[in-house]
Amino acid sequence: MTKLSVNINKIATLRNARGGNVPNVVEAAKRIEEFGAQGITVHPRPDERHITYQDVSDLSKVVQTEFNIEGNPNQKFIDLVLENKPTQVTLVPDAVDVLTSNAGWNTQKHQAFLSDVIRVFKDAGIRTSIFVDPNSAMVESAVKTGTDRIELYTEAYAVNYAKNPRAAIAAYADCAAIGKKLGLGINAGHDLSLENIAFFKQQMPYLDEVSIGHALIAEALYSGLENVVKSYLEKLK
Ligand SMILES: CC(=O)[C@@H](O)[C@H](O)COP(=O)(O)O
Ligand SMILES: NCC(=O)COP(=O)(O)O
Repeated sequence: MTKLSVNINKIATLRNARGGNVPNVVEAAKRIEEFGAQGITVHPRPDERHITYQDVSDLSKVVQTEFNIEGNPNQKFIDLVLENKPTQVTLVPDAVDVLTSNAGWNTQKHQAFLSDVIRVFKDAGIRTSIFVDPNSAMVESAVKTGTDRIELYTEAYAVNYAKNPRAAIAAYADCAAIGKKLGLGINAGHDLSLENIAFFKQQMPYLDEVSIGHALIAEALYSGLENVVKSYLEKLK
């Protein structure tokens, strides 16, 4: 079975547009869990443009399923994760000013650094995952860091799926098989959507978890609009 971890960054983006607490990310996380999702993902960024450090603390007290915190492991992030003890930490090599995550780790170049950070988290009982491009050499070196899992960065799959789904999935299926053989758990995420997720799942030989946010929250708006517009019209009769 592949677990669905819902990334709620975009709910915080909407909240932050007005200040205040609408929509409430804690309430949203509770409902997402009630609806059956097996995890909640957040990616607090240094500028706190969506999920804040306070959100992470609030969520860590209420999330009943798997809580996954993503981010670039600077000291502030490491402290945040250790204080909140999520089920999983996903290490992502984002520059401070990126619009969104745009690359996986070079697990050869940063092997010593990743090994040190992973040891700190594993000593605290937190499962680790490293965000990597679908590149077999990067997967093979990821194992040497001691990480429990990798998260395959799926933007390239999402972009190429429309043109040629089989070509788009090939490197991901290969990397999942290599990672599994080497003892890694396999996660995936970024730009997965209702349009491309079924083929991804069918074609991946192993897939422990997907984390999905941007498309899922947009799709939730489309799915919910009919109900809400009708509710307003009813009140305005
Ligand atoms: C790690 C990753 O793949 C990202 O998709 C991320 O978690 C999304 O971050 P933003 O919501 O800031 O774009
Ligand atoms: N790790 C990927 C994630 O959490 C969600 O990415 P996206 O669906 O917002 O692109």
